[in-house]
Amino acid sequence: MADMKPTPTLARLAATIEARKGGNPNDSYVAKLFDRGPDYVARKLGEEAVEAVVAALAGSDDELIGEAADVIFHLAVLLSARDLSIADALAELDRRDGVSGIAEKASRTPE
Ligand SMILES: N=c1c2ncn([C@@H]3O[C@H](COP(=O)(O)OP(=O)(O)OP(=O)(O)O)[C@@H](O)[C@H]3O)c2ncn1[C@@H]1O[C@H](COP(=O)(O)O)[C@@H](O)[C@H]1O
Repeated sequence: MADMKPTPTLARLAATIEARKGGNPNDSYVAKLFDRGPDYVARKLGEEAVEAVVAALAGSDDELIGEAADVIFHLAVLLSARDLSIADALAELDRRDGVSGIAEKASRTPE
C-alpha cells in the first residue's frame, strides 16, 4: 500500500474500515460488505455511482453531496476488500498532478 497520507477524514474512515475486518455482519455494515466479498461491494459501488449521477442530473446539492459520500465510502471499502487503500488512489492522483488530461490522452492515441 502507498505511504502517502490521506486527509484526516479519509484516514479516519480507512482506519475504521480496516478495524471492521472480521467483525460481525449483524452489527457492522462494513463487516457485512466484507462478508459478502469484493464482487458484491463492486456492484454496490456501481449502484451508488448511478445514484450520484441521478442526483447530479435531477437532485438538490444536499442529495448530490450525500450520494458523493456514499460513493467515496463504498470505494474505500472496495479498495480495502482488495487489500488496497484510498491512499493508493490518492498517490496515483499525486503522480498525475501537472499532467494535462488532454496531453495524457494524446500520448496514448495513435496519430
Ligand atoms: N460512511 C459510512 C456510510 N455511508 C453509507 N453507509 C451505509 O451504506 C448503506 C447504503 O445504503 P443502501 O440503502 O444502498 O444499503 P442497504 O439497502 O441498507 O443495503 P443492501 O440491503 O442493499 O445490502 C446504508 O446502510 C448506509 O448507512 C455507511 N456505513 C458506514 N459508514 C462509515 O463506516 C463506519 C463503520 O460503520 P459500521 O461498520 O456499520 O459500524 C461508520 O462509523 C461510518 O464512519
